[in-house]
Amino acid sequence: METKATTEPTRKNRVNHELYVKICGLSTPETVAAAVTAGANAVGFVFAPGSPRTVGPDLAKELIANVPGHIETVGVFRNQPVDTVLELARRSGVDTVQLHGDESVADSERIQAQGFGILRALSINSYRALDDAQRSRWETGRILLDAVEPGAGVTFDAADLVDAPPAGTWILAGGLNPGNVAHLVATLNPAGVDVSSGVESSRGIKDSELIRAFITAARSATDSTS
Ligand SMILES: O=C(O)c1ccccc1N[C@@H]1O[C@H](COP(=O)(O)O)[C@@H](O)[C@H]1O
Repeated sequence: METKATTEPTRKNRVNHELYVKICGLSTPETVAAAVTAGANAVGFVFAPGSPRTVGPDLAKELIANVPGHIETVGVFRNQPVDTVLELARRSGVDTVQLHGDESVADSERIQAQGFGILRALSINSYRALDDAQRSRWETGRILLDAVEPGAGVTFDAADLVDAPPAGTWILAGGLNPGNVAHLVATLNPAGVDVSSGVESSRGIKDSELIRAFITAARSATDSTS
């Protein structure tokens, strides 16, 4: 499948459900406000170290203070000890923990037991390598399918997901942008989409116009009235 297509969906292939849209890697009040006012369902803050988007829990807490309660706030983690994840999640006040590394089901259950939602991110390669038992375990919750290198703005070949999509609620990520999201939503029919690089003017710098354009384009592929 050509994942970089820019074709607009026709009415016929619009998705008939409300699409969940998450804008990730936010670090300024202006871009959080842009995501909120443009209709994002979730905003994400990267706590994984080593990213140009990494924020501390105090900044995230300040940003979250201006996010309306109906919008999900998500902390993004990758291969950090569970105690660290819990401390950062508590201090920042996020609703949900997005796990991007090799965290186990037991890790995930421990975090959930402390009252946080879980968004299990899997690279498309890890997802394809799961055995049936592992796949059904993760698919009981929400999963996010991503390219191999998270946050790098790279797409992946998703052709096999057209006929064999994940069984449960799944979110598409990896190289999405205002030019390709509508086509990919119409083709793959995920429950939601998540973007970081595709709404940046340069690496790590979010752009409010691109955030608005992304949300408008993503929603153009859905038609909850039909
Ligand atoms: O954004 C990051 O820097 C990041 C770091 C570590 C783990 C995940 C990260 N981001 C996640 O990557 C995907 C897709 O990003 P992109 O749109 O391809 O840049 C998204 O789920 C982010 O939450």
